[in-house]
Amino acid sequence: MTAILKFTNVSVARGNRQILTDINWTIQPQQNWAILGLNGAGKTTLLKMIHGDLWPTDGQIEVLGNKFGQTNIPALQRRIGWVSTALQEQLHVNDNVDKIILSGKFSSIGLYEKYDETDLEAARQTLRNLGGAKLIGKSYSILSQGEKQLILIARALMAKPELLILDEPCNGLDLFAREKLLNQIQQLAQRPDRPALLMVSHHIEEIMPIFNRVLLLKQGRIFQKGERIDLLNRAVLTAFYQQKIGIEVLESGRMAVYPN
Ligand SMILES: Nc1ncnc2c1ncn2[C@@H]1O[C@H](COP(=O)(O)OP(=O)(O)OP(=O)(O)O)[C@@H](O)[C@H]1O
Repeated sequence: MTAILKFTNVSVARGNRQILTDINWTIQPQQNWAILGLNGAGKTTLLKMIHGDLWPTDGQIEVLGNKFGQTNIPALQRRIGWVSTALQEQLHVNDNVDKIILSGKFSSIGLYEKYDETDLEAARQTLRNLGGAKLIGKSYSILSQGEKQLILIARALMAKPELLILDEPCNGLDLFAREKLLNQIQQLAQRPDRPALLMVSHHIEEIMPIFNRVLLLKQGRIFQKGERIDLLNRAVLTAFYQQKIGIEVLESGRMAVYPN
């Protein structure tokens, strides 16, 4: 089976600054990855490369079977969903959510393409499938942060992506909104037509068991990568953060983590 993503000896430098060094990483189908790293570790740079927005200084990148340098990047980008709070600022916020979700089908910010009622109904159904039926027809501008994130996920799903990047999806959410969104992501991960998920988070407690692989990024290098169970433990995280970490495994399989 074709790998979702393959990085071979990938490095990025800007001026004399080495941002990422020697990244070797493969995402296989059926894997969902979480990336953890402190501020400035290089997570955003890594995501931008996956999306073809940024080119490596060294190494090879292959995404969804396409080798960078031999592929049409805009066509590839249509196969990758991207959810981030940065995207929220680019949307036409006075549109209603049905239209914003539909714009994802065309990988555009506004609705410039022709669409009809069937298209709009498909957008609404995508939102219903995510548990957001009560948001249908509302203006995006009045939604809470958690509701906006759900709309962005629905929007990304409209293009039926094979890879969905969730860049700090719980950013700015209160405890309850966060749990609701995580639950919706969990349900998405259990659907047969689901995309591979790649989530960046600063919070280990957000890494649900559906994220069966973890990449620990530190100062532009992979500190460790592999099975969630092998990495999210006291010994590895204490070495990663260079700070004593206490961990409690919750019934859900998620973890509560605190400095110890
Ligand atoms: N174009 C650039 N020129 C020089 N330095 C850059 C450039 N882009 C990023 N950097 C630096 O590279 C490092 C990694 O940045 P990046 O945004 O990838 O980190 P991050 O892990 O996403 O951080 P955060 O969690 O704070 O968002 C940072 O120190 C940043 O200042």
